[in-house]
Amino acid sequence: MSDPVVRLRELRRSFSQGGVTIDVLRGVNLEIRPGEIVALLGPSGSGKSTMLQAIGLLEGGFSGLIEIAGTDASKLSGDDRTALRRDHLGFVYQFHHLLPDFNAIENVVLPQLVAGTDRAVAEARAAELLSALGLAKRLDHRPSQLSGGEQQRVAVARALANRPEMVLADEPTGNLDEATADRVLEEFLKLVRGEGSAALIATHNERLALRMDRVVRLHEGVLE
Ligand SMILES: Nc1ncnc2c1ncn2[C@@H]1O[C@H](COP(=O)(O)OP(=O)(O)OP(=O)(O)O)[C@@H](O)[C@H]1O
Repeated sequence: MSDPVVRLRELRRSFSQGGVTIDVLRGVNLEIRPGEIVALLGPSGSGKSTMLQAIGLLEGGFSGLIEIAGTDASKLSGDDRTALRRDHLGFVYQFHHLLPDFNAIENVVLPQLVAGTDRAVAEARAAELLSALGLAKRLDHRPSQLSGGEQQRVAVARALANRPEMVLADEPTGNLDEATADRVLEEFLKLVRGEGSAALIATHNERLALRMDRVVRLHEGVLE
């Protein structure tokens, strides 16, 4: 078996609020294999976003092991963490966070330029991804000229642009109506599978979770 893309061992995180400490993650263990698509379920406030932030190396304050593509992130400096994130991870959020002044294709090209990809190669890759998501005729549209589902598709293309081994998605279809959410998730999963990326997708939707390879649940700070 190949090495996991993500390995968590005894991941812990507490927050202090008004003098009270809450232990949100109380020893989370998880391994995700290359290409595996995992649904992360759990009630509101159970710590799904906190867990994704840990794996995404976006926040500090965690204890335990966070290993990305075989590298122990806790041993890295800030710059090296940024490089590890950029080289291996892609992100999709509930709200797309697209750059409002750039059109669809530029939103997918820019992260590739940041990663050092040649512009012509980046443009071809962006056009291919957006076309696979049905947006071939929307390449020059700015986010404000796109529907909510189309905006989220651009965000999916952006997350995959640098060929991440792992996509982290936090309620990626949570702000869409049910029919659109189903369609966007379907396309997202198809594209992720086609690319061979792994994914960890936090969702409240049990029905959509059943379309993934494995379901894990956060309950009282641990995965079950
Ligand atoms: N920066 C913070 N400071 C204090 N408390 C926090 C912070 N971030 C998260 N929390 C608390 O940690 C708990 C878990 O939050 P988190 O957002 O991870 O849950 P979630 O499962 O993603 O919820 P939802 O499904 O509603 O998005 C909540 O009680 C929240 O209030």
